Amino acid sequence: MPRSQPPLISPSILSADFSALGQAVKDIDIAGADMIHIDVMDGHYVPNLTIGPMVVKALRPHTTKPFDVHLMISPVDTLIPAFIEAGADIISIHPDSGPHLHRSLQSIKSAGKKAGLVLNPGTPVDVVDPVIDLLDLILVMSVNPGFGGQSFIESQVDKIRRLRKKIDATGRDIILEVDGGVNPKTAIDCIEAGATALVAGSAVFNGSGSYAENIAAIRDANRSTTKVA
Ligand SMILES: O=C(CO)[C@@H](O)[C@H](O)COP(=O)(O)O
Ligand SMILES: [Fe+2]
Repeated sequence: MPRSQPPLISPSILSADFSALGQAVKDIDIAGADMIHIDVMDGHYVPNLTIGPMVVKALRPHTTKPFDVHLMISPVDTLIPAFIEAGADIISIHPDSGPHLHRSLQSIKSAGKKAGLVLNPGTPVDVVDPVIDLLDLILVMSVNPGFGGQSFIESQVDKIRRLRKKIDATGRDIILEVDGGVNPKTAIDCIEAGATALVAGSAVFNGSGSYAENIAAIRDANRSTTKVA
């Protein structure tokens, strides 16, 4: 069942022009982004190296939209405070990126920030159970983490559905976000399965329309009007 509210759209700046990231953040803000997705990779947890807290801090004055920071770094604990200090609003971590998941999430919450847990395509849904009371967001990876521009892994749609049920059972408004290969076509299944936020890098920055049109096409994706050919 599609939900009554449209999903939040969180463009990933991994697909932006890295020589002009500040301008990219301003542009997607004006184009209607609800959040700014920042992919932090360490060349260790994932085979790619991107940006650190200094860049996040430099981008902070360019928008008032929430920074949705996806940490693909291990060990994660020692760097969480630096991203909080840099201006992150939501910090999402992978369950296998540190020795004590509950403690890591507590450190985010105790700083007054929103905490997210990321499930890779190979991560079972039950990983959320022992920590769901600490979660403001659950992020379903619909590609293996590390790179933008990969193809959406369809088997993750069932995982979104199963997480939707778990979230509904809590009675809390936990954001259910999907990340990887999201475009106006794949967004339809995500929305129908119960996603409430969608990350999109390539589809926003390299899509056929303006940033505003590309964001709107994902947000408004539905089976009757979106071209799926
Ligand atoms: O976390 C990641 C990749 O590890 C993502 O946030 C990607 O950056 C999304 O890019 P597209 O798949 O939308 O191009
Ligand atoms: Fe991401």
